[in-house]
Amino acid sequence: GFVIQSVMPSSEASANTDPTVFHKRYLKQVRILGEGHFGKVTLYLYDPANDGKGEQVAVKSLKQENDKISDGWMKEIEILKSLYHSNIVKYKGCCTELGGQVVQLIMEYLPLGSLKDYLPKRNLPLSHCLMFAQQICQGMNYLHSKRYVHRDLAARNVLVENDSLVKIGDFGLTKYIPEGEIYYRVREDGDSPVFWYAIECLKESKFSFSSDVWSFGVTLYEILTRCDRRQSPPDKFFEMMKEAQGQMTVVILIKLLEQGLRLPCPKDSPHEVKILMERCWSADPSERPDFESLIKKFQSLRQ
Ligand SMILES: C=Cc1cc(F)c(CN2CC[C@](CC#N)(n3cc(C(N)=O)c(NC(=O)OC)n3)[C@H](F)C2)cc1O
Repeated sequence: GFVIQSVMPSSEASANTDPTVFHKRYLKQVRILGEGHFGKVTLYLYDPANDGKGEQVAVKSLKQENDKISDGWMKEIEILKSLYHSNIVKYKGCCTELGGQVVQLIMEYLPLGSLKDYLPKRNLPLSHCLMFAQQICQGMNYLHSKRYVHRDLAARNVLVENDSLVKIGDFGLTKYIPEGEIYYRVREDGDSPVFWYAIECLKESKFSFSSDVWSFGVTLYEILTRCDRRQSPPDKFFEMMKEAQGQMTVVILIKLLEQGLRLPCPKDSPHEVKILMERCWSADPSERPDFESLIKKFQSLRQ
């Protein structure tokens, strides 16, 4: 009798069924969404049918390869791939080139952009802002539950899905904190977001779950000022520093933070919110709330 060989699907066939495999030839560039130190995020149309009705995706790629970055780069892809939460941007897949030497990260595209793009255009009431703040805490609480420190929480990295849903959208500086450890020490790179950094990050480059809470406090300040550029953290600190001395340096920023200087809570904010924000900026990291307790606080404030 005949022996029927089972026909193995070709790699092409299996790739087609794997929705996380994106082929370079079907990615059509639309426009650049953002530039970072090491790379950029670009809007593409993924259009395998070539009928212009494909799916819009956000693609993160590195400017140039070198092994230090590409090691961290593969870590960032693995981190996003492992996160499943309604307040965290969705991983969609990867696009590989040159036999896997170049990998691009494919994410869902949120056309409303970040809170920095969105809030100034809408005059949202305080209750709406507190709902967004609570959702950021929910995403961050989930991230911390997996022992990741974000290290770059800011309004520019929070995306708007719709009028009632925001998501943490970028994990470019996220690091894993091993069990039993508290801090992640880094060699600082060029453009660190110093006005979102806790004192211990500025002084000793010590990043922790508590330093993310400090950055959340600055993000809450941004939300309450509706991301008004004239009141942005850099501009506000420069304004407050002008009285103090001429040029601004990290050393002067540290001095002023150690003397208790903090961003001013917008005047129309409830006293409870002012207290919460200032606790996020406690000089002692152990006095800062965790995201679990911040979620509960916002729930009670929004009743
Ligand atoms: C290589 C490193 C690197 C490169 C970068 F460009 C940035 C900065 N970049 C982050 C991603 C960004 C903001 C967020 N969150 N964004 C994502 C979407 C989306 N998924 O839809 C989106 N949408 C949008 O703008 O719609 C109108 N913006 C925006 F691109 C800035 C950070 C980096 O670490």
